[in-house]
Amino acid sequence: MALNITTTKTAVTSLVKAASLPRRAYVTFLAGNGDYVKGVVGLAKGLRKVKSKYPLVVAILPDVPEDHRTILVEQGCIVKEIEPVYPPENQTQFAMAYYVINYSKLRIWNFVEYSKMVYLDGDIQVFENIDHLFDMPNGKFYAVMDCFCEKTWSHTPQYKIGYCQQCPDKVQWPAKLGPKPPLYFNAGMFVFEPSLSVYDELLRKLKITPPTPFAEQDFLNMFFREIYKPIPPIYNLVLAMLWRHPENIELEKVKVVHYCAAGSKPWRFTGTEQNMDREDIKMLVNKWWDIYNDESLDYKNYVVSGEDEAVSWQQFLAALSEAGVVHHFSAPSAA
Ligand SMILES: O=c1ccn([C@@H]2O[C@H](COP(=O)(O)OP(=O)(O)O)[C@@H](O)[C@H]2O)c(=O)[nH]1
Ligand SMILES: OC[C@H]1O[C@H](O[C@@H]2[C@@H](O)[C@H](O)[C@@H](O)[C@H](O)[C@@H]2O)[C@H](O)[C@@H](O)[C@H]1O
Ligand SMILES: [Mn+2]
Repeated sequence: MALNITTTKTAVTSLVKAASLPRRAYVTFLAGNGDYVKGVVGLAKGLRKVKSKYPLVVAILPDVPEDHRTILVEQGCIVKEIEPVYPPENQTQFAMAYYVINYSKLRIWNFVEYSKMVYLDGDIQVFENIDHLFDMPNGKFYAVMDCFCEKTWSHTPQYKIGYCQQCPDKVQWPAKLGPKPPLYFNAGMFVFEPSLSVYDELLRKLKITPPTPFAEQDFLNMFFREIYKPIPPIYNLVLAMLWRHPENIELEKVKVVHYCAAGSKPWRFTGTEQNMDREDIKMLVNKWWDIYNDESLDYKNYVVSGEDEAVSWQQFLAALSEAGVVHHFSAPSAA
């Protein structure tokens, strides 16, 4: 049987890659039949553009329509349907009414076929490769600190006294309010290790935890408080930081942008809401559209560039024998 060397090499390349890489993946969450699917397509294309080594898993609720699922598969995503997770019955006023569906994000701890995952909201874009985040030490929960200065925080004591963890010395936390709030992360991006025991503990604790305005974000902050480790804001630029704490941001160094400010979702951007007429916001929205509209980044058009194909002859032979292909190749000629 004449081995078609090119086809075999490509097949073996993926064998070697699959065999040699620990099971890692990016994961996002998609609910509903609305336009967030555009956010996820943009994210899939952005990760491709920065040549990420790892796939994008999309955890979808049952209400995601078939045509949206097809779009995601055609963009090279691994689509996994999950069941919704609801918080206990509550009278809570969520900061945004739809936040109640975000508790379903907790299902990703059940994805134990992966050893480590980076969660990214569907309204996030990755503009520079962040694969190195997977190599951070295990046993911690890595995420970027949030900001308390937007109106969405007006229900909190920190907002009422003008305290924010982004500038803890500007307004001191008064002793009469008790201990300073622990560091609090934005749950739009985090590095975690799927685990059945943690998953069971999350769902068990959720059942006895009264919901709060920031829904699963508050809950995750409570749950992972002991092992939370802040990482720099370049890994999750919460847009409000640009007008609330510009001194903490060097925009040219930002690798990940989170379009979470009111009116900033690129796929429905009108530029009419507060702060949406800023030059930096318009530039970041255009950067998102440049990727979304770039057909060369569509999975069907994407050609893995040469150097990515490089697999050493030894790896090639080892993978062939691992794949059970008996071979009698002479060593390649030096020429
Ligand atoms: O109708 C919706 C609302 C939210 N989401 C998902 O839930 C995440 C969290 O919601 P959102 O990003 O709107 O919250 P924000 O970060 O803006 O507070 C989104 O990024 C999506 O991945 C979704 O798929 N459909
Ligand atoms: O369900 C609660 C959500 O809470 C967070 O969004 C908030 C938070 O970032 C605030 O600090 C901002 O002021 C606000 O605009 C923004 O929407 C997460 O991004 C999102 O993934 C999700 O967990
Ligand atoms: Mn978001």
